[in-house]
Amino acid sequence: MRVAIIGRGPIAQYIAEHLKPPLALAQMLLRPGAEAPLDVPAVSDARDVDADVVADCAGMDGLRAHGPALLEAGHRVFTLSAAAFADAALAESLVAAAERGGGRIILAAGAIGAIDTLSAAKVGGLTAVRYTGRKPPAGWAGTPAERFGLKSLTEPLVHFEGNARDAALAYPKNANVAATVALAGIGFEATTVRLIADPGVAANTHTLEAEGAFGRFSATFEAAPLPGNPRSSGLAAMSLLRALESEVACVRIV
Ligand SMILES: NC(=O)C1=CN([C@@H]2O[C@H](COP(=O)(O)OP(=O)(O)OC[C@H]3O[C@@H](n4cnc5c(N)ncnc54)[C@H](OP(=O)(O)O)[C@@H]3O)[C@@H](O)[C@H]2O)C=CC1
Ligand SMILES: O=C([O-])CC(=O)C(=O)O
Repeated sequence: MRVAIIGRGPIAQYIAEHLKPPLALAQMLLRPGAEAPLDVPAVSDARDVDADVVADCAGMDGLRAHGPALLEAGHRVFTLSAAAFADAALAESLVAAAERGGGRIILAAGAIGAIDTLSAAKVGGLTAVRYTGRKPPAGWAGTPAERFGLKSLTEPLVHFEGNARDAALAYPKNANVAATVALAGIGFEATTVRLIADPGVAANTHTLEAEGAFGRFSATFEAAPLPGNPRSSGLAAMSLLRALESEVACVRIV
């Protein structure tokens, strides 16, 4: 199965390096003029993508730039960019393009677990869902948290408290997990989010709590940051790769 990858950051490189038969890297879809990090054909126009599946590793910007054209052309697009769905106009254009062209958008669970449990619990009805994202200060570089002076923090700082929509729109590279939780569970408005810069942790720590007709659960995941980008957890790349591998598996765990 030929895979086209969007982006050339640490997650894209992880996927490219770990694809194994019958999956094979066919193309990279990059910004115009950007050099591919590997010896593989690069294109900059989604209409030039020729592959069986697309792995989007380029965040909300990449999905905004290329998602509609890929879906309109009938591609199956695997993505980690759940934050894109917090932008109602973008979400609508992605869904409309998929409906017109027969493409499919498949969101990998990303850096958090228990998304399967949350989705199952949604069937019976959820009453409350809370997500807390805690990362070392360096993991929040380039986000609105910077206004608090991340480098001089000596204790944990809650720099965002609100709903999942506001979190995803303000932190599009750091709150994809919040968006995934919202989509799998109780929606963008009702999902409560706290984002914390904590100089006392080394891992990107994701805590999910949910209550509903099923009962309740609380789960915490301590994910090692990906070498090359302290914002992203290695687990996110692994999750995307797992989703691609499940496309060719005879037996699937969903
Ligand atoms: N759901 C989840 O749990 C998680 C989701 N993510 C998402 O995954 C994304 C990728 O992570 P990571 O590799 O660490 O991030 P980086 O920000 O380091 O890499 C992003 C890559 O996307 C490329 N890109 C951006 N816009 C476009 C575009 N329009 N066309 C082509 N390429 C584009 C960039 O290109 P260039 O190098 O040319 O600038 C860069 O190579 C993150 O931005 C985040 O949104 C990350 C972690 C967890
Ligand atoms: O990788 C992580 O730890 C989470 C992340 O960046 C996101 O939710 O966008």
